[in-house]
Order: sequence, then C-alpha cells, then structure tokens
Amino acid sequence: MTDFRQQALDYHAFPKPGKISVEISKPAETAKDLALAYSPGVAEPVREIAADPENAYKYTAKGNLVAVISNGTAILGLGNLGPLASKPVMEGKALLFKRFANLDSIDIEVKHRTTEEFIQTVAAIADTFGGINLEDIKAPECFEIEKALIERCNVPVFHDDQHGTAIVTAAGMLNALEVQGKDIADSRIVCMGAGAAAVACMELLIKCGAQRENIYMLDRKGVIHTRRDDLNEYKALFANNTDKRTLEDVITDADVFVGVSGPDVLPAEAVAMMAENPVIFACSNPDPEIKPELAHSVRQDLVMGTGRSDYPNQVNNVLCFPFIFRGALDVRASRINDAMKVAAVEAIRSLAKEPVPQEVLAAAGVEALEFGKHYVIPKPMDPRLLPRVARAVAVAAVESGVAGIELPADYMLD
Ligand SMILES: NC(=O)C1=CN([C@@H]2O[C@H](COP(=O)(O)OP(=O)(O)OC[C@H]3O[C@@H](n4cnc5c(N)ncnc54)[C@H](OP(=O)(O)O)[C@@H]3O)[C@@H](O)[C@H]2O)C=CC1
Ligand SMILES: CC(=O)C(=O)O
Ligand SMILES: [Mg+2]
Repeated sequence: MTDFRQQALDYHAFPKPGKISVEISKPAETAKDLALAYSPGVAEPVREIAADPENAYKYTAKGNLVAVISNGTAILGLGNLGPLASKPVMEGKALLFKRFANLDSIDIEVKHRTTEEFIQTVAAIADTFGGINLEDIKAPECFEIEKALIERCNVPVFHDDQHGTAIVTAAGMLNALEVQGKDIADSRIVCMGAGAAAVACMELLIKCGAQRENIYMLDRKGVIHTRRDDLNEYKALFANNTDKRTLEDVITDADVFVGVSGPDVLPAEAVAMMAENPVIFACSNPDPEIKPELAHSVRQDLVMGTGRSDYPNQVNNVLCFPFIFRGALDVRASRINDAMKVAAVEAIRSLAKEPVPQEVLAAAGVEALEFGKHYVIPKPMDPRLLPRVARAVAVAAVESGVAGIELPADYMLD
C-alpha cells in the first residue's frame, strides 16, 4: 500500500509535475507565422468575433474546450479540503476529457467567500469555454450553483457529481437488476449519502422507474424521514414516512444499496441482511462503502460495483462526462437536458450487452468479459463509448431543440 502511495506520488511528480499541458496547434516558427498568429493578423478574428460572438467557434479553441471548475468542498469522498487540494482531481478530469473524447480541458480552482461570489466568478469566464464541468462541489450549495449558472451561461453547465454519476449509476443499475431478475419498480433501494451524487442518482432512478416511496436515503444522522426537522429542501424530497431510523432497519430485505457517502459505512452484517440477489454499488472514492472482498465473503449472489478502476463493475462518472460533453459541444447545445441524459443512459447500458473487443480485454487485463454479475457496465477504455454516447447525446440535443447547429453528416457513425 505504501508502495502504491509512492507510485501515485511519483506518477504526479515526474518527469514533469502535473498531468496536463498546453500545446500550440498552428505554426509559430517564422516572422510570417507570428504576424498571422499575433500582431497584426490576430486583429482580423478579433473584429469578426466582436461583430458576431458565434465566430469564436470558428476562429478560437472555444468549441473544443471544457473548463473543469471546483471549489474543493467535496473532493471525491475526502471532504472539504479546499480549492488547491482539489487540483490533482481536476487535472485528472481534464486528462480524461482529452484521453477519451479528445476534448481540450483546463482545470480552474476557485477560492470564494460566498456562493454568489463563486457563481459570479464562473459566469464571468463562461464564454471562454464550449462547456463547463462543475466538479466536487458539496451539497446543498451545488444545487443552487448549478441552477444559477445554467440560467446565466450560454454554454452547457453540468455538475458531474450529480448528473454524470446519476447517468452511470442508472445505466449500471438497470443492467444489474436485469441480471438479478428484478424490476426496478418493485426494488427496495437504500441510498447511503444525501448529497450531490445521492440526490441526482435517486432522481434519475425514479425517472427510470423506481418508486420514491421504495427509496430510503440516509445521511450522517441516519434515515431521512418525515419527522426530521433538520432537512434541507433537497433531502426533504426523499423524506420517507417510516418508523425506520437506522441502516440496519432499512437494509433488511433491501434489493439495492447505492453508496455515495464515505468509506466503510456498510458493515458485512448489513450485507447479509439484504434480500436475495442484491445489488451493491459502493461508489465512494477512493475507498468504497464496503470493500468487495468483504461483501463477497458474506454472500455470493451479489452484483457488486465500486467507483474504482481495480475491481469489476466500475460505476464511475468517467463513463459519461467525456462523451456527453463531446456530443453536446459538437452540436453546440445550449444546455444538457433530460433527453440527452436519458440518451446517455441507454447508450452506456446497451453497450454492456455487446461482445467485448480484444483490445478492451487487454486493457482491462482480463481474458473474457460477458454481460452478467461481473460485467454490468462497459469499461472506460472501451473505444465504442465515444461514438455511441456522443452520437446518442447529439441526436437527443437536436431532437429536443437545444442544438445550435445541425447534426454533422455521418456524425460518429461507427
Ligand atoms: N463513483 C462515482 O462516479 C462518484 C462517486 N462519488 C462519491 O460519492 C461521495 C459523495 O460525493 P458528493 O455527493 O459529491 O458529496 P456531498 O458532500 O455533496 O455529499 C456527501 C453526502 O454523504 C453523506 N455522508 C458522508 N459521510 C457519511 C457517513 N459516514 N455516513 C452517512 N452519510 C455520510 C453526507 O451526509 P450529511 O448530509 O449528513 O453531511 C452527505 O449527504 C464521495 O465519496 C464521492 O467520491 C461522487 C460522485 C461520483
Ligand atoms: C468520481 C468522482 O467524481 C468523485 O468521486 O467525486
Ligand atoms: Mg467528483
């Protein structure tokens, strides 16, 4: 473990600190090149953009550029460690945007006093980018921030911990329940955590057929129920009219556990109390709500997922955010709406049922992958995710009327 810690630190430190860099995309060698790139040539696109802001897509990198913006208040499951400490995660998201969707991305960590100050800061720089990916901003502020920025910005604003997580969780959950022979409409769901990811995941599962009254959500104080007087408006949406108060109360006969809270909060004894053929998505990063080895030690009939790359069934928003932004930017969508999110769920979900190419098996370090308990969701390095998800999202944007341009001919047809 210490060895892995040192490997991770060395990976970030050498040969050059950090994980991203900026490269130039035009010749800049000769006096003529510089005259075009800078003075006097640069004045021409300036005038064009001043005359029509849409020309920024034609003459600058805007259309392929996503800002990853955080204030570091909910860094993975590590908590509120401040903006600067979030920088490795945000650089990591930028790396993933580039690696999986060839989107240029830059991380921006914002120090602020009030929520309004954060909103104003982001709104003021939004036009520079084709889209804004908000990351690791804690609840409940994240809800107000995202809503305000969607209203104020002309480019798509997407809080990844809410919607990226929800899309991937829904895709994996629908498949996991299918494998377990269960219907989401009848499934009893326990959600540990009541923040950004939890609220969005449960709202999307409801859109996918789950019954709100079958959901038991818990925060640090236990079950969220109608007689609590300390609930914010987002938790209140999940207040259950129940006498159940503890994890043990609600986990008995539960079909599903979704963990978007913190490490090691699901004991093995609780896993043993779940219904037959349960689904556990322990998504907290880097340490899940229960280690897969421990969960499997008490029962074999599980579908088990975590947020990590080193176990089967990685339920992680990396399966969504690069591809949903690719599709959204390619048709200049003004926002990422529900139709686009549902399209992403279906595209991710259906890919897991197809044969897996050899290159994906090799990258995953396994000999075989087949739809079933240990493979309910595609691997992030599956190259089919880009065309499938981006196309589904772009088509949905066009059909739902939020696209700024038509779908390019033959867009992402594989
Ligand atoms: N796999 C994935 O793709 C993703 C995973 N996550 C994970 O989900 C977790 C939450 O992230 P996010 O929603 O953004 O953060 P938030 O800060 O918005 O919410 C955290 C929530 O978890 C609850 N919580 C924290 N610790 C415990 C505990 N010990 N017992 C019960 N509840 C607890 C908090 O309770 P209270 O309200 O009482 O403070 C709060 O409701 C993180 O671990 C993160 O890594 C998030 C996004 C994506
Ligand atoms: C994966 C992710 O975004 C998180 O754990 O916060
Ligand atoms: Mg996150």
